[in-house]
Amino acid sequence: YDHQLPPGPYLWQILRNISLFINSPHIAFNKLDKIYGPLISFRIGGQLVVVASSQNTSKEILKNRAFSGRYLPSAYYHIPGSSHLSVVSAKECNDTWKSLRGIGQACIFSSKAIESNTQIRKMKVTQMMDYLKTKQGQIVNIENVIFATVSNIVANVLTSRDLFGIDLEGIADRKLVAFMHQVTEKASSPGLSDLFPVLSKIDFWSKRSGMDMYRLIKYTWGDIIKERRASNRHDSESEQDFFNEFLIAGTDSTTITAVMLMVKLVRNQEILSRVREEIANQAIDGNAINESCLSKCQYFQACIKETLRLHTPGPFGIPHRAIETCTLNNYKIPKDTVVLVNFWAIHLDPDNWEDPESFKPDRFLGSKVDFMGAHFEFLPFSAGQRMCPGSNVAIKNVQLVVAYLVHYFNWNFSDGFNYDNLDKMDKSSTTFKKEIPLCLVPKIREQHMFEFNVCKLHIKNVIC
Ligand code: HEM
Repeated sequence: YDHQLPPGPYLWQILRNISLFINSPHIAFNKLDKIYGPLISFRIGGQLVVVASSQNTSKEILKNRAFSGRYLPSAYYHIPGSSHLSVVSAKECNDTWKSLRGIGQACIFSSKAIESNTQIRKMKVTQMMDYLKTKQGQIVNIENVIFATVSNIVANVLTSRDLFGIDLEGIADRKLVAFMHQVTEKASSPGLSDLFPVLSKIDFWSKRSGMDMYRLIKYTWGDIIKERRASNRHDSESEQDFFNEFLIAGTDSTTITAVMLMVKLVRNQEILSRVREEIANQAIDGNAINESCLSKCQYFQACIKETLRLHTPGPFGIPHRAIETCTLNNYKIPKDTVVLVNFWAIHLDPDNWEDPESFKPDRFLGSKVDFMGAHFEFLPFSAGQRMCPGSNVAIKNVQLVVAYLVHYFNWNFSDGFNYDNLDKMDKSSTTFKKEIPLCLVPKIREQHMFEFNVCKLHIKNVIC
């Protein structure tokens, strides 16, 4: 079909700029779009890849069932159980995938499940506040605190237990974080058979890598899974094995969003004051904040959306695959083509957004554009059948954690901290990470001194 494929670079053109493709593929592909247009194709070894980078092409892809397959490096499929116990890696949207998503919907993603987990979020945010209260005037790696808090929220929803200490300082905590990153890293590194599918039988590297991941997962989650099986709290085997998948899919991306929002707020006092004022106006008696009052904070919601637009945690989401040969914009796309959508480029496209590089939450005020997959110029959670099922959970967590951080504390940079590159993002496997961690010095805001100091327990009641 080659003459019917979308245009694109030769392999040598990619190799010439290989470091850009490895370190910042979203930027590299965006440069190619300027030459070849919003739909490009190229081959790496024997694997055909198509990349879309406009609102219209992404719509054609994400709404088409033919592109709803999943592509992950073959190492992932060598993990025992990955073919029938995983939502993320399911190669097609078949009955097993549907029933796994259904279980996820019932225990964590639906509005009812989110509502029933309100107490867990409240408890974990209270613990975060208790910890920060003891750290006044000291440098805190706020990224670690947010990561531990959102991980523990998801972990408690699924297993009724914490995974991390609040500051990630313990040796076991650091090991666990390293394991989680190792698994994501391995799950996104292509092996021989990914580049040359005919060599799958002799791709021992992918097999070994799959088994390594399996051992890592068993080592990391083994006790937790055993505990859950023993407790019989959840009786389905697949439900139990969802745990690590949801945790890996949900915690990094939620943390990055909350941290980037904090970066935007602490660096922009005007926006921060507006957010604080709005939260205080909605708060009960000007003090107590809860989720229902936060959902009325339109400007704060707009700040979250603007953060997701500018700092989409997954610039390409998770790769899709053509499950059959089909037509796309008059091109013929063969079965098993890897299909990527460059969400990052779409979010910065001047045809979609005025002054796209600037952080301007007001652009979302009075606008109908949201992240539920109906507006193809804004796709932080993607759209269509494979759209992220965790969007509402993620938003609830980001909103709650950041609201408490800014409502109760002032945040200063430590002396000598170089924050010029603070919103610089680094590419790490499937999600962006910040290049330097966000370290800040908390100080309880004067208007809340009383709640914290005079009555130690009062803060627990304030978080209602
Ligand atoms: C700000 C936070 C988050 C962002 C930006 C995000 C974004 C995404 C994106 C772009 C995809 C790929 C969609 C596609 O293939 O078209 C995805 C998939 C997925 N996400 Fe999220 N996500 C977030 C949080 C979460 C959370 C909190 C959970 C679970 C607790 C979660 C669970 C999943 C799962 C299970 C999938 C795979 C869906 C499937 O293949 O059918 N995500 N997410």
